[in-house]
Amino acid sequence: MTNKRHLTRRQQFRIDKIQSERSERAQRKQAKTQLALEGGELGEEQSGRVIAHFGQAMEVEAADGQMVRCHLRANLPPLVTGDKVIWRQAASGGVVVACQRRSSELCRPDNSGRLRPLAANIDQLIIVFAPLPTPHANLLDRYLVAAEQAGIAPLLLLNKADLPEAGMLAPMLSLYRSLKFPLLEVSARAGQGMDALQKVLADKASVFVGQSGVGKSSLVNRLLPDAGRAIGELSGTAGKGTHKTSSARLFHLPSGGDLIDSPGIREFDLAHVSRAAVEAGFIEFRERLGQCRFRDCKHQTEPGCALLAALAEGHISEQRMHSYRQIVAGLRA
Ligand SMILES: Nc1nc2c(ncn2[C@@H]2O[C@H](COP(=O)(O)OP(=O)(O)OP(=O)(O)O)[C@@H](O)[C@H]2O)c(=O)[nH]1
Ligand SMILES: [Zn+2]
Repeated sequence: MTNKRHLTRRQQFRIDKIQSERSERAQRKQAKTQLALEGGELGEEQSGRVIAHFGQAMEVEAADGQMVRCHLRANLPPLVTGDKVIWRQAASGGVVVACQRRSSELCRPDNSGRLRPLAANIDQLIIVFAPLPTPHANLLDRYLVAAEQAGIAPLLLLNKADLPEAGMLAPMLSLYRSLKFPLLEVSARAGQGMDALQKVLADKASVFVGQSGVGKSSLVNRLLPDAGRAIGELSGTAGKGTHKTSSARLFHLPSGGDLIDSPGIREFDLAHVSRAAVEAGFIEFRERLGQCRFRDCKHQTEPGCALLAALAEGHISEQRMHSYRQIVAGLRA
């Protein structure tokens, strides 16, 4: 028995030794590869912003405006467009050595349902809608909840104000105005209201979201006449060009401010959220939450419900209550 245990211990010792040698060899190899990648010597630490990314490689804009193709130091988590980073010059390109805390993130679940960030440090979510295709108030409310959840200020943007059907949206506009959401009316086609839009975009990083066909591309093209050219340049620097369409890119607007844009971001939708987050996203509910008779009130038919009382008194609109119920009914949790 004793013998056997001794043997086992000795065997274990040998196994441990082999494993530790293997792991040391792997670490040395990784350090060597990293050093080779970085070209040995690294320059001073500098601040920068991720303008676009392609897996482990990214385009970083340095403080002086120069664009540097960087790769990510091995121990860092993946970065996204909009990230504020510290990078160092290497023999060829640069190395991102640290990432600053994000002030906000737009996330979307991946195929396995895990939330993945699409872009970071966004100040403003511009929710575009139009008279045609007919807007679904429910969709606007979903975006407003998503903005609230991400801690990003929303701006409602009615495009195609040139269409005669725009008049029919007056009740909807007045509802959102009464809730104190900022709202602008523009026409990308007629160029109407573009000055006011440029003003709210200045000094901020914004993202356009909204239903297909509302005119997001038209708006972006008007604000950024040479965006197509910039995207062309991006695929050139990406080398392989395989990631060029999926990754978001940060554009500097000639009129001031930044726009983070990609087809994926434009179709951004409400990710997995809790009922509490949805409730918090309906700003007119806020002061009434916690005032229902039952703590777990679902605000459906319960007696003593503060939201139902506010609905009856006209302080909460039927349409918003309907939206709320639809959103909550669609939650997976
Ligand atoms: N009348 C009018 N039509 C517009 C305006 N802006 C865009 N459109 C038209 O609306 C249609 C859709 O515009 P897009 O810019 O492709 O819309 P989008 O939101 O980018 O659509 P997706 O790419 O499908 O997400 C096009 O036929 C545009 O010409 C506008 O201000 N007024
Ligand atoms: Zn209630």
